[in-house]
Amino acid sequence: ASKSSHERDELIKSWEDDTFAGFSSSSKCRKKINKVAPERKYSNRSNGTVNGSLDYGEYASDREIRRRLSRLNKKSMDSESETSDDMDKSSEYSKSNTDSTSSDTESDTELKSQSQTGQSRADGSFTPDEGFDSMTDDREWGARMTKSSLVPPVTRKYEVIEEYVIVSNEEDVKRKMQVSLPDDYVEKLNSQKSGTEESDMELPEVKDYKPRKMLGEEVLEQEVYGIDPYSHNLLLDSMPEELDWDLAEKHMFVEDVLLRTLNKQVRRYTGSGNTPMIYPLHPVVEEILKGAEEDGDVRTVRMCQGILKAIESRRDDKYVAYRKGLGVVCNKEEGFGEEDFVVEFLGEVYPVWKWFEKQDGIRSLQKNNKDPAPEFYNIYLERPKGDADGYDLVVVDAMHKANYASRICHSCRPNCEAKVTAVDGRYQIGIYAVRKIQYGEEVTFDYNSVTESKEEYEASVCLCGSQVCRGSYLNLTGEGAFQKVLKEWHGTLDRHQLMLEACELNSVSEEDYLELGRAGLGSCLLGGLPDWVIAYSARLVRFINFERTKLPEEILKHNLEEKRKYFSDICLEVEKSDAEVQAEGVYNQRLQNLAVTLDKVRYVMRCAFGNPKDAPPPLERLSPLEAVSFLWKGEGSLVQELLQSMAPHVEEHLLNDLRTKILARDPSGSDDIWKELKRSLLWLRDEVRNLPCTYKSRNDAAADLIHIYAYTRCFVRIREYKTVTSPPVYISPLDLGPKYTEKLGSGFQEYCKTYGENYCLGQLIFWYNQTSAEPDCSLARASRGCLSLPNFSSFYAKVQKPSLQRVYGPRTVKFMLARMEKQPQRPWPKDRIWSFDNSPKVIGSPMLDAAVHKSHLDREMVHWLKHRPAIFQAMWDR
Ligand SMILES: C[S@@+](CC[C@H](N)C(=O)[O-])C[C@H]1O[C@@H](n2cnc3c(N)ncnc32)[C@H](O)[C@@H]1O
Repeated sequence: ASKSSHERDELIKSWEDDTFAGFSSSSKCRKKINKVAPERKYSNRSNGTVNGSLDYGEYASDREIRRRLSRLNKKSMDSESETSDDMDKSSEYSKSNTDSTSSDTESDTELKSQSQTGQSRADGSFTPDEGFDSMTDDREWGARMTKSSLVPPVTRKYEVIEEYVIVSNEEDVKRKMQVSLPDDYVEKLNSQKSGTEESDMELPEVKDYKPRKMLGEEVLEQEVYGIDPYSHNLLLDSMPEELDWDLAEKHMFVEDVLLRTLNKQVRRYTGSGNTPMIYPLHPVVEEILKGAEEDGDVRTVRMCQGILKAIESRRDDKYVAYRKGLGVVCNKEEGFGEEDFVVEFLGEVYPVWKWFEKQDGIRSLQKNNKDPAPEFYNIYLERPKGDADGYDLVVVDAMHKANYASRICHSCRPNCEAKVTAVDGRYQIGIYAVRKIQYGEEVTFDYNSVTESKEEYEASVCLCGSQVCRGSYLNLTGEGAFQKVLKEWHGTLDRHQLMLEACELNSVSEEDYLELGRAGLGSCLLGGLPDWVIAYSARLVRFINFERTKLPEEILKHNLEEKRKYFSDICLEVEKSDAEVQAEGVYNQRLQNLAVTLDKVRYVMRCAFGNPKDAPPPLERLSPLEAVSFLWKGEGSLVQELLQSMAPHVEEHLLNDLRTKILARDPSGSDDIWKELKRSLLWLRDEVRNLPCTYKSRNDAAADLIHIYAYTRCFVRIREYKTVTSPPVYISPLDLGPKYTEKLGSGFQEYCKTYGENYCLGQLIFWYNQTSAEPDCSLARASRGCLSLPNFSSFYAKVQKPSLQRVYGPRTVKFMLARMEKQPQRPWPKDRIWSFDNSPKVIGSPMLDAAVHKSHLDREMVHWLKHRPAIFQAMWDR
């Protein structure tokens, strides 16, 4: 979403206050901010190279590429300023949905950077406010920690639990966690292992029960520190060149030896209530030196001496580690073996709808939505698609009730993975080692978390210290190339067409069930839903499959365009496989969003109708007679609205005359009602064009609108459900972020979500998006013009002095035609003569007709609008 310039200024001000340095360049002089996207590994994640099994040679060259890229980025950012993309500003994907002229860019405003010099205290540590350097000009070393990104000095306490705690809808949640192996599980597993199975449908991974590693004995929960990518590179740069260490060894020195020693030193802060936010690396290197001297390890001695010399001589460079909060460290002398079970990820289990209610509550209670997001402790527990009852999900939140698994930190080169396994007939999230873990090594896994918020992404500077660190422990989604196919092939009209089709059929075909089954959606997710919802879901799955085939090409095109700016030698094969991997990620995310949507609407339907199956289809096409009532003669018909709007501006006898003629032209009695209705509307159009226009009464514009209605066939009634108010969810100040703990004390806040009449329709239409708390309002905004035509009252002034915006000249008509012809799925802008219903009861437009019939916009309709003579021109129309 684009930011208004005011918001941007505010943001920049807050950055100034916080000595913004992460993902940015900041130097002594004022500089532009440049966003550095997370670097992706130039490897194929799907062919078994995940989690650190790549050899270091590849990593090393990867880093080199990144260095070159960031150096070039730096150059280009000094000379370029991005411009906003008008296409995105008013699309239905934009949060604000206004047609403002705000800009997407953050790069064209200058930043004042502050210079602060870190100084050691007597105890060798820094105070939180010290030691933030933004003065260095050397910006090619990647993301840097910011003051605002640091974990606040509140150590969260949690209630230790031994089992999952289900928050609500216990039966439902239990069902979703229950394993159901397919009858031919063993054969499937074998054929998948031997590579004879075509489908790569993820099968449940059955494991025997194993006790977790004992806290306090095999693992320790302690304060942990890490280094940002910048510091990793700073250390590499400080290593004496004359030593015969290859790059891989240098990386491992930082990632392994240094981090282990660091975390041994900082352990003492655990529970002390006095943990510094940053910690100097000097004593860490000294300790390594001491050990190496004792062991007679000359190479390491030289390395440490070299680094210490650099620390001494490069006073402007800050050699520090940053606090990550609590973490988990291996405390077993012989270490952990590869594939060892470490611990279950326990927490409170939420049905998805309830989790999102809580998120809506958090957003509504957070007074300032730019507040840093609180640390997150939640993981989706997803049923494997190869389960006999199919895919589904619940949310495990480990913020308040948990075990030590919740304190495991993220790494971009983790030593563990979090995976869903089937243990004793129930799915759980288990943390398993993916390689050997040494004594003293921090236990980590890749959070694989995504955010749609650029601010959140940028604030989440990663401190894993790994050589392949992506810079943020979150991934940014919902941007650029990933949305291409969705925007082009799955616009508002397309989605309404699919929904209308599903509502009219209100039955599920065998092909629908097969399609859903092939995507891994089965009885667990779909059970109990009305047929029209299942039929619609099958149509969405068809789109998701279509997108999966189209997207790699789009992503590849985008990535190549980006990289060609910086590199001449690009390996097309690597880029292609990278694009495939990313497209697969989008595919999985789409299915996840569909599942989340279905869970939300099922809940609301259950509240509104008792049995969700009783929820009637929300879209219903008007019969010809109903269309006559809606347009021509019914109570509150459009023609009535037109006459009422005209009344203050037209002489009474003229109006009465028109009224009588309208009555006489009622098309309801005709054999071909549609034909007659069109004829009557075209007659009315010409009658209205014959009435005198003034700048307060734009009969010319009203006549154009009648014309557009005359060419519309498909009118659709929106059936509203009753509103539903949920029982309260309880939100603790900790859920809102540490800042609120001070403000709100320790009391829980209640939040009751109300679901509006069109919530289900809105959520189903915006199935791919979970960020809107009121998808029904988004729906009304997205419908403007393209689905629901303007009100007649738009063209007649109620006030004495019309605003200058009541402009309806050739340019407005041209704009309208361009929208209708070239961008039919985009809503019409707000700041024009048109006004729209906030919640239209009936929708319909020639553009919807075209989508429903998969045809072009009616040429005759367009031709008339293009060529009809102008009958009036107000002063400001030109
Ligand atoms: C699931 S919690 C992990 C436990 C947390 N450190 C604590 O003290 O409770 C996730 C939070 O830990 C911190 N964290 C975890 N991994 C990190 C990393 N690689 N870099 C920076 N911060 C990290 C972030 O504050 C994140 O929001």
